[in-house]
Amino acid sequence: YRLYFHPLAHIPGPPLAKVTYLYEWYYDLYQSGQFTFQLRALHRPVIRINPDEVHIDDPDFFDQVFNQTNGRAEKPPRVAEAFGPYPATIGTQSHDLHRLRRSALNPFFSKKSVTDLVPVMWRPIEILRERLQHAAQTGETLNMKYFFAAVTLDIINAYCFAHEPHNVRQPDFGRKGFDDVDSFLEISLLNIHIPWAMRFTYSLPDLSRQVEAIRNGENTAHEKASHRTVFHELLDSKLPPEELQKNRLRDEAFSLQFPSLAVLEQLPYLTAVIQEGLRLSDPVTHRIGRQFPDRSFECRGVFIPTNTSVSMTAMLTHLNEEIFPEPRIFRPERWLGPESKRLERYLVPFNRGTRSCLGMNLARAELVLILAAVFRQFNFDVSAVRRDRDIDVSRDYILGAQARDTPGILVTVEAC
Ligand code: HEM
Repeated sequence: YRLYFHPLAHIPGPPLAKVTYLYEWYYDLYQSGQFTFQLRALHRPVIRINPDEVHIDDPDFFDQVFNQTNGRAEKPPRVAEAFGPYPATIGTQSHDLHRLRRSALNPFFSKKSVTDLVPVMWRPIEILRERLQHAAQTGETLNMKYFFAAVTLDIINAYCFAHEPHNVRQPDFGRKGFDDVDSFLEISLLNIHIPWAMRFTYSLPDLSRQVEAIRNGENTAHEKASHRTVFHELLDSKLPPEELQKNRLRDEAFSLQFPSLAVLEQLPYLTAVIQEGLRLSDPVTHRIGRQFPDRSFECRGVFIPTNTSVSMTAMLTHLNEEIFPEPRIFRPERWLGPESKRLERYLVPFNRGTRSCLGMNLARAELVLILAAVFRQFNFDVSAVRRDRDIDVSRDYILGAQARDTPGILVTVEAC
């Protein structure tokens, strides 16, 4: 049936992939996060990658698929379920429920809210600068993997819970917590392929405690904070009671923890470095899928019926040789020439449309502020860093992972 009579039977693809998920499982589970790289090797613009899903590798189609005018945009159940049994906004399948949840969060992450947040962001960044000064004097080796993770986590914790900077003060930048997230990511593909396995492994007790401390009135830090805090305001909001349920808010908190502003944002070379960094580092390596109940598509002459699970992969667009010649080379100058406006259409690390990244303004502001604070005053000796092992993504665990034997990004520092 799947090969000859299924509504997607006319779409080309490896025969094994058309009839069974084993093809995808082999690359993702047996070969450990390699399916995305296999999609690149297959080099086909429209392809059926499992019995129920069509993948598109055509950079010009990105806007069309994730366009706001496509009507309802649902998250395919397989993907939504991977985010756990009490889904945060990111794991919400239904279009309408997603809209409700997203509209409660949007005001906290607008450009204006993020600009107001700059003083909060500066506090952990200042502590990092002091750490760099100290390392320049002592010759201490720093692990930049945890350095950057610490500052972004401290910023979001200040914003969500009015917490004081914590990780940037730890000698190892709170490494254990980030290694735990890495271990969680290693099993993320298992959660997509075998969602019921998630129910046995899933627990985020610390975040539950933090949300409940606000609800019970034990955490009143926001009264002293000079900025708004996300969870104090959400709990006071008009969201229906089921949306304020303990486990749902805990998961919302987990999804937010990931990693003068106006003047810095105008600096062309700094902006170009950030654009090129986002293109090459590709934090989200996994394909992003949608189902559109209200419309069908046609891509390169191939008809894709309504409600099909359609996915695209930003990394394949970012490594497309026709758009970004010599795509593996870090070349900020690409973003400075007359072509740069056209190229921006193809820079999609945060995705596009109604379900694109909520934290995009915050992430960009953090990148600008941290790079400006760190790289203007210090030189980094990166001779111990191996790009293929420590920087380049070689496994896709929804987020990109580096080689298994990477020690992180070990550098020494000297003041300029
Ligand atoms: C460089 C940093 C970041 C990148 C590349 C990134 C990328 C993405 C991408 C590609 C999506 C879309 C997923 C989809 O379409 O299904 C997404 C969603 C999301 N991101 Fe980010 N993100 C970054 C930083 C952040 C930060 C700092 C936050 C913290 C607030 C954040 C919060 C979210 C949330 C809550 C969603 C779900 C949005 C929704 O489903 O409506 N992200 N992110």
